[in-house]
Amino acid sequence: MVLTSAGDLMVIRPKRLELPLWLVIPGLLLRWGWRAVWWCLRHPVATASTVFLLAVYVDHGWQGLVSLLVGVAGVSAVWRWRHESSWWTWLAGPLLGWFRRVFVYRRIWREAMTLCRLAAKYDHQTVLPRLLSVRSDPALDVLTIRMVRGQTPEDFQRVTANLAYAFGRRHARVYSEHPDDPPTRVGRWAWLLRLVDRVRFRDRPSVVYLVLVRTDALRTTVPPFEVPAVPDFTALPLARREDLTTWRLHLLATHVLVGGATRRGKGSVLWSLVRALGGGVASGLVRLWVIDPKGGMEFAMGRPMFARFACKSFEAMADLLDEAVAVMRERQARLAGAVRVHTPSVADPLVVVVIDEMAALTAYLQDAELRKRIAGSLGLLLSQGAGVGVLVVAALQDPRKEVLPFRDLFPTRIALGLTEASQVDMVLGDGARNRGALADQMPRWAKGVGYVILDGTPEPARVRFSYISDDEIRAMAATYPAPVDAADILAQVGRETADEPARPALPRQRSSGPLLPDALLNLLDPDRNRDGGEQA
Ligand SMILES: Nc1ncnc2c1ncn2[C@@H]1O[C@H](COP(=O)(O)OP(=O)(O)OP(=O)(O)O)[C@@H](O)[C@H]1O
Repeated sequence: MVLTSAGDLMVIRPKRLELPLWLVIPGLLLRWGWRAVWWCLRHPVATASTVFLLAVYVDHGWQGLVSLLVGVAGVSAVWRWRHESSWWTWLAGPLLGWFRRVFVYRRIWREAMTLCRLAAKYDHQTVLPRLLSVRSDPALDVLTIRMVRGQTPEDFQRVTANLAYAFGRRHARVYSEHPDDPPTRVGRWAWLLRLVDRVRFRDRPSVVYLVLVRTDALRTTVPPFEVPAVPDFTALPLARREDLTTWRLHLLATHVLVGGATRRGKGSVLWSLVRALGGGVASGLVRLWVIDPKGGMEFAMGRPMFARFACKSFEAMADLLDEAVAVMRERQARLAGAVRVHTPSVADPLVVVVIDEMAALTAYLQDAELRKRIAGSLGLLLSQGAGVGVLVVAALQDPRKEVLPFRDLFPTRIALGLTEASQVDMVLGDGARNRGALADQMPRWAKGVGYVILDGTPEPARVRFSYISDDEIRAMAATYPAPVDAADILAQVGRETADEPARPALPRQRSSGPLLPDALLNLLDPDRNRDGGEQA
């Protein structure tokens, strides 16, 4: 130990142990060798590929390597041409993911985690979340991250935007569970693939998934989807998702609320829905009852598709809603005891009441009597209509409770661009903005882009609705008009209701005594026990 004096300070430096050179060099070689072996064990695919390429080079020289590469590229091109989705899943996705993990994310991982406040201190050491794997597809990178002990997915969700920008992206989302559903397996090897899926999609509470949007698939306008001849009410194609798949709306037995500031594309959501229902409108499986308080500006063009249409008089709009309630009541009386959820058929079609700018009916209407009447019918439809196939799909700009008192009665919500951060949670539900639905930060180009909550996951997904041009609407109205008797659904209201079933009388016991406690009865009637009191 060496002691030196620096002014008043005493500096104590331990004496350094000096090893001879003949011991240092083999020691270093041993250490590096062990590290190389450990790396090979941890990366068996990369090791095996390198060994294989070396073997080809040793046996066949450069020509062998080039022929091999050309062969692999050819097979890959044919694979992509014949079946692009499996090519992405099994070849391009893992390769690109590996490449981006090594050359993009690992390079700046420590810096990004520290600056996004996700690094923790333990035992005088910095502990970082661990990047386990990266999977890429044409649009997204999905990073699987092991959290530091003591962290929760909310810690990551709070800094979602910071993470996106830290990795040079505009959009990111954090999922606490695997962001994809396990695929449906069919065929001979389905049992084996299902077993593999059970491992791949197992619940991993110590892991979060960070999805970074590499190529924003929603930047370009989405063309209209094919109109299904028979609409599947549990999966209506309305929008494109960030991973280029189609977002499908589950409409059966639900009401839908679309919130969005002015000129953000609420019309495209409603028209995408009308289009998806087109086949059903023409075949009589669906009846569209449309209310357009803007005097027909939005919907008049599609008039032939609508069984009922009210756009000028608020009286007529209130009548339309009252009639929807009458249809609902008739169905309730007829179906009670037979089924619990109505199944649409041509005889008993699905009635979809589409309301553009709902606030005009619930808040801005000056006639207080009429407003009350409308509120009464809407409340009834929203609380009881879904199960009997009378659904409400409504759009509005301002989601405050004063404007729309029955906001909570809409099970399905869609948020397009909004003006204030607080409105996001009002439309999508508490905490949605924290979980990544930044609907108040939508850029100007993002018309028809919105956030939806997917079935089964609390995290919102970003989608862009198809854009239906005026020409497209005219063509649709000509191709899928409602049947001539479409407005006649109310004729059904006179149908007989089921008879009351005969019930056996319940054997009733004679009342054995008063229902109030004795102490209270005595207080009320002090003479109570005087003559007929307890028998000895
Ligand atoms: N899905 C979309 N894709 C591309 N552009 C769109 C989309 N939806 C709307 N737009 C564009 O945005 C403009 C406004 O759309 P739209 O009228 O549907 O908005 P809105 O929210 O219904 O407006 P308002 O509040 O006036 O009812 C349209 O003229 C159209 O050019």
